[in-house]
Parts: sequence; structure tokens; C-alpha cells
Amino acid sequence: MAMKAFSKDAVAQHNKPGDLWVAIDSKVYDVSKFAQMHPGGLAVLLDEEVAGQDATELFCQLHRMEVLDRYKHLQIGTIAGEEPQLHGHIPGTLSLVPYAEPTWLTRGYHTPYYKDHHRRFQAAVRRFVEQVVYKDAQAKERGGGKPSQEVFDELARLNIVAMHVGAGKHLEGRQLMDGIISVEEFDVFHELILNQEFTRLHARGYEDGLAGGTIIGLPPVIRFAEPALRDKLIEETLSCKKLICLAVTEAWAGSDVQGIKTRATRTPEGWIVNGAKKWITNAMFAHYFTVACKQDNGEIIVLVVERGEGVETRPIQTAYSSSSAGTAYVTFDNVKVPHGNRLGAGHPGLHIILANFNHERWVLVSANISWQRIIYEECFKWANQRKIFGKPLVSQAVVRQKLAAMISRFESCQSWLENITFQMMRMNAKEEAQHLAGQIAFLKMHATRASQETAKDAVQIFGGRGLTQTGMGRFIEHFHRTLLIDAVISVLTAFTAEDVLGDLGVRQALRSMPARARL
Ligand code: HEM
Repeated sequence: MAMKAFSKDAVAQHNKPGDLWVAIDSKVYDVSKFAQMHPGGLAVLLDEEVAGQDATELFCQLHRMEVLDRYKHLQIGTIAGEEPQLHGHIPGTLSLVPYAEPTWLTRGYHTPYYKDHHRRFQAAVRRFVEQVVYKDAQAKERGGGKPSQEVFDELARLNIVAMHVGAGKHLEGRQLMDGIISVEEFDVFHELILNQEFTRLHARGYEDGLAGGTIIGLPPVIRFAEPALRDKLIEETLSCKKLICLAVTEAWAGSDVQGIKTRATRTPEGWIVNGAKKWITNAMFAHYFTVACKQDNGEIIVLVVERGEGVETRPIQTAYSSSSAGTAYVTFDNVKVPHGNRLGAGHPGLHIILANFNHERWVLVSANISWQRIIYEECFKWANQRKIFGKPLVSQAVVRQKLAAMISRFESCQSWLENITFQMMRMNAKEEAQHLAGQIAFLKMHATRASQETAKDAVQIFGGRGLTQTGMGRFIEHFHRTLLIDAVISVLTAFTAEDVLGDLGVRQALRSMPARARL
């Protein structure tokens, strides 16, 4: 229905309590009743520059554009002869803000890596993330709780969790993203797109709650379980009917797998497991646990434990997640596990745990880099629209310097990441372990440090808003509060803490150092 068009003079008549209009970006809102409930108070709406006036400029200093969407029922008309000029991010679309998208998604640039099917895929994933998942993510990140089953059902229907686990036989016969790409086309760049697009949820804990446990808990099962167990768990977890998580870290052995104390005792009937695991992502909701244990002889083995008698999970409150990540302290008290649930008998347990490490770090670093870019976009927009002493923030050289530093950091990280991803596509597992463990470790160290710099700069640009969980700077607050998880996470805490990662890369380089090399 066409909206009524008002002259500016007509709007100006409605400028008192109980009869209060305001114009924002050519739209006229009747805030007579809403004014009493306005989170910013009644007085600001009665200000002579606001009541009955075009308050676009002031509004944009104080609200995100999405507020207007939420309150669109207040709109009663438009200003005659004017058209809307402003918009926030339009869900499902590419941003036109310079540097807000990687070059392959920016008009005028070329790419050696991405093909048309990657572009189709990216567009579909972005629509899905922003139009289907975002609302649930924001609600759960604030209020807590497991992601909704409707979201899990959609993830399963589109086979998103299956793709998140990576390429492999488990994808055979599946329709990917409503058939937008074929299984034959699917490669590690599609996975990279998935990792990068999901950060647009601005909900770090929720993101882990969706598939975090499966991405790290299922690969050891796929590679090392007996076929019957493997097929059952693939079916149940990739259909999102059940969840699995990886349970390695312990309170006293976060960094040192050899130091774990969870004990598996072999009996004629099966294994008996006793012990406790800490910081286990998704464990609150998980039906299965891929558990690193120590046998009585000290040997490390990996067992799939099903939730049941003797398994208890207690929530852990962390800075990086609301309860939607389902992070838990898990105790096993005389838990009976069938013999057949041992993974990779004959393979060293440590090898089973470490086999997926590079992939896992690459997943984390991909997301971290795209998150930096999204935070930069927030900062660039804010620096343009925020006025101080009548001038936009971006007119200050010091603010431009911070933006320049942010762009340099995430663009260099993205280029490095795409190079590594291309190598992953061409190398077999052995070559990957030999050549890429160091590269991925260095990139992770570099990117997580870069993101901390970006978080500090972003808070400086947003000021107090960057430390506030509502309003203009809420995504900055969330980034700043939660990003350190990327620096320490990846199953074995100190193995991936920044310095240790860098050290790992250098030690790997030392092994390849020609013995005769001299200055
Ligand atoms: C249709 C008109 C308006 C609606 C629906 C609206 C809605 C809101 C909402 C939902 C908030 C909470 C913060 C947030 O979610 O971003 C808020 C805060 C606020 N609003 Fe409005 N508002 C409107 C117009 C205005 C105007 C014209 C002004 C002009 C000064 C104003 C001043 C404020 C202030 C000062 C705050 C507090 C900001 C803060 O805590 O940083 N609002 N408004």
C-alpha cells in the first residue's frame, strides 16, 4: 500500500508529547506512544531539532539502521518529493564498502582460485547465514541455549555440516546447498567460504554451537572407526539428529596430551572409562564423545563414548560464549564402552588426535580473518557517520591510520590464507603435514595477533560504544570480548597458543634446513 506523503510543514505541526512525529531518511514516524518507551528517553525526542523535524543525522549517530526495520510499524508516511538515501547492510548481499569483501568478491579484481561455482556457492551461503540463521544466532547468543532445531534441520537439509567436515566419501550422494554445486565440484575453497561466511553471525559461541563439536569430533571417527560405527555416526551427526564432540583437554593437561589422566581399563566385556575433561565444546548437547584416554599401561587410545550411565556434563561459563556453545566439564564414572568403539586400533592414539590438527587450525584462522574484515567495515562506516565537533571521525589522520592498519592486516592474512588453501587442494595428506603444518601455524599466530590489534583499534574508534553490548558498537564489544578463543583453541591449548605455534613452525623449518647452509 502506498504511504501518504507529507510536507515538511505538516510534519512540523506534530512536535509535542502525545502528538509527536519525526522524519528519518525521508520516512515519517509517529512516535507519540513509542516516545514513553523509547530506550533513549522522551526528552531527546522532544528536542527542538528532533520533534517534528528531519532527525536523520542525529538518528544515525545513535542507532544502527536495523532499528528502523524493527520499528517499521511506526512509519505513517513519507516526506513529499524525497526518496530514502540510506541503508544498513542488506542481508544476503555483498557489501559495496571498499575492502569489506575479499578481492575475489570485489568488482574489478581477478582471481586465480575461485570459479563461477564458488561465486554461486558464496551467494547462497551468505543468504542462508544472514536470512535464515542470523536471528536465531543473535537471540541465543544473548539469551543462551542450544541453537534451534529448525536451524539444525536446515543445516542438515543443505548438507552444510557435512561440507564443514571437509571433502571425502561422506559427501557422496549428497545434494549440496540445494544442488547449487555438485559433489565433484566441492573443494577446499568451498569450505573456506563456509568458514568465512558464518562469521557474519556475530555470535562466536553460537557458531561453535552449530557444528563446532562435529567438525572436530567426527573426523577421527570417519578416518579410524570400524565401518559399522563410522556409518552410524556419520548418518546421525550429519543429519544433525545427534551431536558429537571431541573430549581431549583436561584441567591438568590442557596442553600436554601425554599428561591426561582419564583412564580406560580393558575388560572382557569392553572398556571401563573413568576421568574428567574440561573446556569441551558442545559437550552439553552432545550424544557422543570422541575421548582421549590412557590405558593402564600408559598407552593413549581414543574411544567413542555414548552419553549414558556415568556420563555427566556441567556447563562452563566462558568469556567467548553464551551457553549456546555448550562448553562443559565432562565426568566419566565407570562408563562402559564396547570394544568396537575404539578408534584405530594399531595406530598411536596421539596420531589419531593430531591427524586433524592442521585442518582444524585452518578452519579457525579462516574465520578469524574474515571476522577482522567485518569489524573493519563496522569501523569504516562508523568513522564516516560519526561526527565530532562537526566533522566526521575519519577526518582525523589518526583514525585513518588505524583503518589503514586494519586493512593491511586482514588483506595480507587473506592472501596468505588463499595461498595455503590452494596448496591444500593440490597436496596429499603426507605432503600437507610436511609442508603446511608450519605455514598454518605461522598464519594462525599472525592472524590472531592481528585480530587483537584490530580489536584494540576498533574500541578506540568506537569509544565506550565498543564496550557496550547493545547499540552502535555491539559487534565491536562482542569481537573484543570473544576473539581470544581463536588464539588458544584447537584441542590442545598450549600447542596452539600463539608463541608455541610460531615455535612449532620454526622447529619444522629447522628439520628441513640443509646441513651445509652457511652465510
Ligand atoms: C523512529 C524513531 C526512533 C526509534 C524507533 C528509536 C529506537 C531506539 C532504540 C531501539 C534504542 C536502543 C538502542 C539501540 O537498539 O540501538 C534507542 C536509543 C536511543 N535513541 Fe532512539 N529511536 C528513534 C529516534 C530517535 C531520535 C530521533 C533520537 C534523537 C536524539 C533518538 C535518541 C536516542 C538516544 C540518545 C538513545 C540512547 C543511545 C545510547 O544508549 O547510546 N532516538 N532508540
